[in-house]
Amino acid sequence: MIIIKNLDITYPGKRKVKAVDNVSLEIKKGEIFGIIGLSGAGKSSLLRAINGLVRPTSGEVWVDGVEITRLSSKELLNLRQKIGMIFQHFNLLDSRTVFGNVAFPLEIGGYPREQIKKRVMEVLELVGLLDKADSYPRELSGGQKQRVGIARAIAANPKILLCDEPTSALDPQTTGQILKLLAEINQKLGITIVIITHEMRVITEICDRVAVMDNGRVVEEGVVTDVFLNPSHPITKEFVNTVISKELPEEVLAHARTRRPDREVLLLRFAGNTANEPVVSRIIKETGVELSILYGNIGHLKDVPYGILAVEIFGDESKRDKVRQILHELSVKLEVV
Ligand SMILES: Nc1ncnc2c1ncn2[C@@H]1O[C@H](COP(=O)(O)OP(=O)(O)OP(=O)(O)O)[C@@H](O)[C@H]1O
Repeated sequence: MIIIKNLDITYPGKRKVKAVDNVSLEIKKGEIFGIIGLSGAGKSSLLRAINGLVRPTSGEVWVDGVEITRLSSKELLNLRQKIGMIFQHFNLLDSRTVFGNVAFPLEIGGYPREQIKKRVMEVLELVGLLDKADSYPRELSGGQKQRVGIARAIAANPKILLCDEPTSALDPQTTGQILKLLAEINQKLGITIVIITHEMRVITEICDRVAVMDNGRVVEEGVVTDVFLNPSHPITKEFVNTVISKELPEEVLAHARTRRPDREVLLLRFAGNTANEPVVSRIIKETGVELSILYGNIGHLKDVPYGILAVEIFGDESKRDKVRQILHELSVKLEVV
């Protein structure tokens, strides 16, 4: 659906900035593709190259079989009918009602009046805002404004929806609702969605695949769980840590430092289905060690459980060896703290 080949974007000026540095990506039809990175990583520049809002310095961008960097301005305008976009700060027209905002791209596209009315009502229903058709943006909450933004972006039946930090200005609860709406739109309408963000939650809750950007480059890319369960680049590791810290609290570390010959503190790392296994009860039953849980932090990456558990086990050396063996069988990664 979208193919990006060896893309470079350098902004001219006294101090040239290479915002995108040799990026190649392939985004498949119907998927939700996330691009995550810190501020300044080059995400917006890359996203805007997909609808021609930013012209690359070199490289190619193919959308639905068309190489867009070669299109004339007029051809680009036509292409943008196929590509909707939503923004962090919604970018609504204050002087127009909700209806007027959503109708805007259809008016520009030259649709007949009756068809515009029908379509606007359809998409307002889809985003749950039928009752706000006559309200003005200033009368809406942030979440409602973003719903209008989404309705406007999908009004002309685009094949692709580009999302520029769509939840950064929203509270956590509203973020969840907007992400759910985007996932619904992707499912119901089959629209390919590309989202840029610095929030892990956006990626783990709705994206199928992810690219991690740092300093203009894509440093890791793949299926969300593959990338985040086995992060290799420091930036990716940092993002994973924002969901589930791999660090143990100081009091647990201090406790582990007070060594005794008959016990040890183990740090178990869970990823995937092992987190659902009755690990602790199996250890106690099969080895006869006494076990106390010192700390636990289990979360989810997409729907895969992931996390750490610090336990203290009391028992002789042979029993503790048996514990290690069981954990090995269950593919639980282990560290002695
Ligand atoms: N129009 C421009 N002119 C000059 N430099 C720019 C322009 N737009 C972006 N840059 C620079 O390019 C680099 C990448 O910016 P970009 O906005 O693409 O990154 P980002 O990851 O989206 O960051 P943010 O979330 O802060 O917008 C930054 O150093 C930025 O200052």
